[in-house]
Amino acid sequence: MPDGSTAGNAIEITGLRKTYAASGNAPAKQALMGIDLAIPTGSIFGLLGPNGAGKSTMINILAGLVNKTAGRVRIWGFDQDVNPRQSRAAIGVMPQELNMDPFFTPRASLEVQAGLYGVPKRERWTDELLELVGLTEQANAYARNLSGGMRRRLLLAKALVHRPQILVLDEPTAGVDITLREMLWANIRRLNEQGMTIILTTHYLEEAEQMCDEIAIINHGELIVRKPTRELLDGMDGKTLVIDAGGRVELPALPEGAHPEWREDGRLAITYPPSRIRADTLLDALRGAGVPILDVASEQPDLEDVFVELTRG
Ligand SMILES: Nc1ncnc2c1ncn2[C@@H]1O[C@H](COP(=O)(O)OP(=O)(O)OP(=O)(O)O)[C@@H](O)[C@H]1O
Repeated sequence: MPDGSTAGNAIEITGLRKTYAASGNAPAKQALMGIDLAIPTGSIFGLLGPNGAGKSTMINILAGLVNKTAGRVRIWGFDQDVNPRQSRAAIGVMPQELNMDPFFTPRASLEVQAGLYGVPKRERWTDELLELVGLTEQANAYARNLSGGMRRRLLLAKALVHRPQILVLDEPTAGVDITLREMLWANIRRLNEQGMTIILTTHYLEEAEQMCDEIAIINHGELIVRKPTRELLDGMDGKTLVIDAGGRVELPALPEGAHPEWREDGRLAITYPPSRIRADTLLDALRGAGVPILDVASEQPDLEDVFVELTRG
């Protein structure tokens, strides 16, 4: 297997731009405005952004489904424009939409897909794939009789027929129940442990936080941050002390930068920057003013907070 990956990156994107041409009344739309991004081999990489940020455009360019306007894309070391065949072979994409031919069985779908990718019969792994995504029993059922969850698992299997080094998942768990979601995540983790680089978009920030080693956030077609997930969370200089004072009481003046707020459950939440204010300074100020402290909890910012902070406006 030729390994064209360079400098430990499964994907290297430089100066990527996409402008959708005007059509009818709709003006031209700049969906990507010059993105530079390298995705390390072996990572689970989260691509996040609000609706319309340009995530699908980027994924579709990687998949070879949308033509870029400018820039360079290297997949597994192969320049998309110079070696389109090799770069396409290195990547598998699980799309968002569930369109599929209603008269194909899962087995037939996988065989057709393998044919499209030119996978010789002896190298196909249809049965293993069906097993992997839990569709062995439905292998010969018509697709129209499959549930939404089963269709989604079939799409995952289809993305894997040519054993790509890189797997791209566009909202893989949107609208699926918790059991299926966990099964999909378990599959994805297993593939990653076997060496596959995973890129995913998701609206479930909690999942991105749990699953992804690194995260990039795009907004209005621009990359606004790209960091290891841990660093992204640690970089938020905001913590919250949640205090049960036995009910609402008068509060003393607190150090500048600390923001007290009464929650609906009657507890006091004080948000503060830990780089400048220590928790015990806050507690001393409260105690000194006779505020009872029946219970204290500390809350860390989560990815949701980071996301809101970075994409505001
Ligand atoms: N085929 C198209 N023609 C014209 N404009 C398009 C086309 N596809 C997407 N756009 C526009 O490009 C911008 C980026 O869209 P894109 O689908 O890439 O965003 P997204 O981040 O994937 O959003 P979502 O989370 O809603 O899927 C949007 O303003 C969208 O309206």
